[in-house]
Amino acid sequence: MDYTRIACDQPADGVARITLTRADKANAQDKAMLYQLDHALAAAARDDDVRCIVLAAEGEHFSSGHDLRDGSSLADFDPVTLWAGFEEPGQAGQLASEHEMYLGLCRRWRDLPKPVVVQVQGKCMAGGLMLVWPFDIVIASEDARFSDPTVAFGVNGVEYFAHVWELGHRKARELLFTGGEFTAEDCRAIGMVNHVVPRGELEAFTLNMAARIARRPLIGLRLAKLACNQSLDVQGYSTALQTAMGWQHVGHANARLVHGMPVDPAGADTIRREAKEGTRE
Ligand SMILES: C/C=C/C(=O)SCCNC(=O)CCNC(=O)[C@H](O)C(C)(C)COP(=O)(O)OP(=O)(O)OC[C@H]1O[C@@H](n2cnc3c(N)ncnc32)[C@H](O)[C@@H]1OP(=O)(O)O
Repeated sequence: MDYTRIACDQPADGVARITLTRADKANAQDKAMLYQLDHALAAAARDDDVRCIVLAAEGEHFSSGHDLRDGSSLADFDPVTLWAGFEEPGQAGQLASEHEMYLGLCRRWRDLPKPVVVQVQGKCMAGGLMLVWPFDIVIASEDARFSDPTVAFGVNGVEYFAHVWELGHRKARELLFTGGEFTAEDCRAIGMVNHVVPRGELEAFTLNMAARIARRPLIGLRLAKLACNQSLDVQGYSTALQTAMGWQHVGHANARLVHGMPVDPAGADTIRREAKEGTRE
């Protein structure tokens, strides 16, 4: 696969790094980016010399979420799930598409049999959280800002609805209801972020941790990751996310009925304005 949205390197022994390279679009995630990322993650998972993976992003912002101008067709990409019917009318096609490219990809990434460390700077908005929460360790720079403002679109939140698990239910409600931003330090204090470092130290700190992890035996890392994931699953993590995806599509279907499109069109302006103002009480 030719990579146009990501770059890959091996900055330390046993470490594969994947970097989002769409800084000119605030690393908005179009389908090309998602499937290139999936391809690179799968390659790193299969590479016997890799024991830890780093996900990074070039530019000012980690990711502004889904690309709101993506005109590409899912038919041009290889599905990772058995869902089909992406072009079906009504809500069916959109449900199939989003089950495939959001929930399906994120579940696959969460199950990667190697640790993934994510480094986050600047804005990490809505779909941006999809590139953080399925993974294992999060290092944020002091300027990182996390938000899910998508209630403005008339939906419950981003498709990978891990908010309650990641933030605790009170702070999850606050993030969703206000559409505001949580700082890196806010997120560290509630356990969503492992470490907060100055922007200039983000890359080195992340790499140092990844290299440290990569010196440990892969079988132990793999089993520890499985045990962590399954500890969440027995508490209902995966089922809760699946259920929330259903509510998300009630929101999309409602917007279709009310506005003739799958989201409230006023939402995009609200989100952009509030993000620039940095809304936070
Ligand atoms: C369930 C839904 C889930 C979702 O994820 S929906 C997406 C939610 N996210 C948004 O709505 C983000 C909207 N974008 C913004 O608020 C701002 O951007 C930022 C705060 C992220 C960055 O602001 P600044 O640093 O001033 O950059 P800039 O000039 O606004 O953006 C740079 C270029 O990036 C494009 N861009 C930014 N975000 C997106 C996006 N999400 N989808 C498509 N394009 C995006 C812009 O348009 C522009 O491009 P050009 O220079 O060609 O005008």
